[in-house]
Amino acid sequence: MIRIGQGFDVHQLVEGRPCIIGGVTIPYEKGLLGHSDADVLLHAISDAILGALGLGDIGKHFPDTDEAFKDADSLKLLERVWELAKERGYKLGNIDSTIIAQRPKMLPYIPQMAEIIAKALEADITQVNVKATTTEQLGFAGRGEGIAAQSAVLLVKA
Ligand SMILES: Nc1ccn([C@@H]2O[C@H](COP(=O)(O)O)[C@@H](O)[C@H]2O)c(=O)n1
Ligand SMILES: C[C@@]1(CO)OP(=O)(O)OP(=O)(O)OC[C@H]1O
Repeated sequence: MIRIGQGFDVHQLVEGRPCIIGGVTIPYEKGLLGHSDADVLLHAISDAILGALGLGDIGKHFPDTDEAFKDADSLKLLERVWELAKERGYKLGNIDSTIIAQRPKMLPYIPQMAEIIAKALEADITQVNVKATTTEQLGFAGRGEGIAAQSAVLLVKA
């Protein structure tokens, strides 16, 4: 059995916050605003996995009204989502994601992101692809007001 899921998330870029994307803290003048650490890529991946499982989204599992998730480490949330997949007998087929950001430049950090994601999903690095694109200065991402991420995931049950 195979199941497909997709996820999309956006967080605002503001001063005074760390810029954590794909579990990597990227040196940048601004960071992502959220109830958690606002790791937009890990949120999109978590949503894609939950979607494949037919289990809703991260807001349902980890409400932003719950103090327990204030400044939460999104890698820990992804690990909890992955437990739900494992409990149901799924392994990762592959995952493909895109970060949509005018700046900062993601390319130097992508290998480390892929390594972190593969480890959390108990998969090989070859099963995880992360890409980045600008929006050619168009829209909220292009103006540097926020960063978006989207992800597609395939889960496989033997
Ligand atoms: N924040 C970003 C955006 C893009 N990249 C890399 O640059 C390439 C060209 O981007 P375009 O939007 O002009 O297509 C893209 O393919 C990425 O490799 C990046 O590292 N960080
Ligand atoms: C992760 C959670 C929970 O801390 O909060 P945020 O960091 O605000 O992220 P978002 O993608 O808006 O929604 C999921 C949330 O419930």
